[in-house]
Formats: sequence, structure tokens, C-alpha cells
Amino acid sequence: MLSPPKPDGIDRERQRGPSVTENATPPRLEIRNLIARYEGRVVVDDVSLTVRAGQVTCLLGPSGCGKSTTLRMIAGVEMQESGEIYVDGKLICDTVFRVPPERREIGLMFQDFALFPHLSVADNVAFGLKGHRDEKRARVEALLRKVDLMRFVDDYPHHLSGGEQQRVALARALAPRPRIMLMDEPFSGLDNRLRDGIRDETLAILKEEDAAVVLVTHEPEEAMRMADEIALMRRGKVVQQGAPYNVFTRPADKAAVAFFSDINVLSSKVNGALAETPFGQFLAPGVPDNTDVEIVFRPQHVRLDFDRNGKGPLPTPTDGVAARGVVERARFLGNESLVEFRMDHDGSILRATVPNVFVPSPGRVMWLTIRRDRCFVFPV
Ligand SMILES: Nc1ncnc2c1ncn2[C@@H]1O[C@H](COP(=O)(O)OP(=O)(O)OP(=O)(O)O)[C@@H](O)[C@H]1O
Repeated sequence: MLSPPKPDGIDRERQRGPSVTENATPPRLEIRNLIARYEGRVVVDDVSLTVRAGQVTCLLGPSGCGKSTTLRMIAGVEMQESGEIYVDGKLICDTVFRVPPERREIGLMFQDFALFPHLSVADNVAFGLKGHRDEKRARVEALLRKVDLMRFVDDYPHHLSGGEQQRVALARALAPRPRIMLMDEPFSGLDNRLRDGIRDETLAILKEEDAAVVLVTHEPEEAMRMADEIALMRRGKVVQQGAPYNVFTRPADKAAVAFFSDINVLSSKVNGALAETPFGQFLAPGVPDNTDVEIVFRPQHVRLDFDRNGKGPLPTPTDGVAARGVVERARFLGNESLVEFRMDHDGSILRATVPNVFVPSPGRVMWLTIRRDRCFVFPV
């Protein structure tokens, strides 16, 4: 069993002043213990984050969990009830002191952050730029080359495709060299086929520009693809924070597993730090006797074996005991196949995914085992 990690930064002691140790550079952005409330209801609940220059942190979570409100407080268009925001170690906002949004050197890119229709592509990108005309033109052209749109420099936005407009919006947001980029679902208006390419290009440009990026998304794949760090939010709180690999492989709770993929769940009770199931025993270290637990695992970590004269594979320490199931339904999904089994022991449905094409007929008997190093045991 993998024990749930202690989410970094959640239980940190409240203290004033940015997170700097002697001789260390302060993070580009630090938000500390932010709380926001609408109509008496707390919608952002003690959220703390640090983002370094050149790093992308994704606020990931379901609709309404407080991602956009957190972003709006960083942008300065919404005021927190309590908590502080620091940029490069300097306080820019607490409940008394507040640097106005236009002086925060923050770039914004939102899904519906439309381009100005009456301005050319070049003028859109130049919009927030100050300085000499030639300097501005040089920056605009450099950015349009970066997003590969120099050929549209004098065109109007409506001549461009959705993906191209999005790249102009990126260039416009980056033009004044913001220290921080805030992006709220910036790719969700785009065609699926365009999205992956634009995400990758955007990421490369953001890294080159060295801004600290906070990207809001409700799509786990987007967060996995873009983030150096994911802050998983639920009901206003950051429930887990870490590198995508850690958040995916060491989820804090059942909902964190379920947010990234389909899940299977077995119920059991602990006895002697072991949870007994039809798939054999699972380790539950430190869990007191008689505690109800759920054993959670992803369909991709179910192993399938063919039936051999009414028998399945022999038990192993890594896969436990095989349990018998009958195929209820199987579908090919493109990159993998999803097979649903009705289990003999309790009639429940269990899902397995198999790479490539595997579409057994309903009624076929198979034996299922679960990789012990890929399951999570959570007290209920
Ligand atoms: N101006 C407002 N007045 C009242 N309630 C608000 C306001 N803005 C947001 N809320 C509420 O605060 C909660 C958090 O909203 P927020 O937009 O931050 O969530 P989100 O995670 O970004 O969701 P989504 O992905 O749907 O935008 C929601 O329940 C929302 O209804």
C-alpha cells in the first residue's frame, strides 16, 4: 500500500513575511492563507501556494471549487478576506495594503479574453506596451515570430482561426514581460485536435519568457501535460499539492484518485493491519483493528487472465489472489479497451482497461488480479 502523503504547504504554520531563507531567491509568487467569502460562504479556504519564475502551477479541480476566485485575488480584481500575496518577496496585497491590478505586472489569458476586433494583430499585441514606437514594434514582431504568426501581422482577428487567435492572445499577454501569467481555462474554447499542439507551444514560450504561471483548469490531462506542480482543489481548499507524478501516484484520498481516472473500490475491515478481500489481503499499516477501509485502484491496474479449466493464476505477493468475473460489456476506445466484469463473489461490477484491442464477448469467464503497488487503502 502507498500511504497518502502529507500535502506540502497545507499545514504550514501561519507566519508573516515571504518564504525566504537566507541567501535564497524568494519565489516569484507566493500566496499565503488566502480566504475569500461570497454571501457568507467561504469559497477559498486558507489557500497557500508558491510559484517560482519559469514554473507552471495548475490549480486543478471541479467546477465551483474556488480556482478562478483564487486567480482573481492574485490579479487584484477581487479582494481576499484574509491572507497575503507576495511577488519576488515583496508584499503586494494583504487586507490593509493593496497594489492595484494594473501595477502588479501580471499577464492575463482567459478563455473569453477576446482580442480587440477593430485592431490589427500587431496592434492587439502592442496594446499594453509602453515605450518608443520602434521598441514596441520589435517586441511585437519577436512575439509574433515566437507564436509563428508573423504572416498575419497586419490582419484583423476575424481572419484568424480560433487557435491562431489564442496564440495572438498569448503574445498580447506576454508582450509587457509580465512577472506572472494567470491563465484561466485558456484552451477550453479550442478544437480538440488543435489543443495539444497549442498547449505544447504555449508551454515552451512560457518557459522561455520565464514568467511564473498559474493555470486554472478542470481537466486532469491538461494539468498533467502543462504543470510543474499541481494544486488539487476541492470545496475551496488545496487538498494536495505536488509534482504531477506524485499527485497521480500518491493521491491524498479516494476523491483525488477519482479525479484523474475511473476507479474501482473494494470495501473491507482491518484486522491486524491487513484488509481481507476476495482478491486476498491488502496491507493497512497503522490502521486500527475494525476500521472500515476502501481499497481503491484504477482500471489500468487490473490484470486479466484466461480461465484454465475453471482455475485462474496462482496467488503471488505482487498480485494477490485472482477473483473470477464474467464479461458484462467490452468496448474499444481507441488507445485501449474497457472491459466490465460482473464479479462472482458479490455481483459487483469491476472495470479493467487493456492496451489496444481486446473485446471479449459478454459471458466469457476471466480471472482478475490487482497490482498491490498500485492500490490505495483509505479509512472510510
Ligand atoms: N461574484 C460572485 N458572487 C457570488 N458567488 C460567487 C461569485 N463568484 C464565484 N462565486 C461562487 O464561488 C464559488 C467558487 O467559484 P469559482 O469561480 O472560483 O470556482 P471555479 O473552481 O473557478 O469554477 P469554474 O471552473 O466553474 O469557473 C462558486 O460556488 C461560485 O458560485
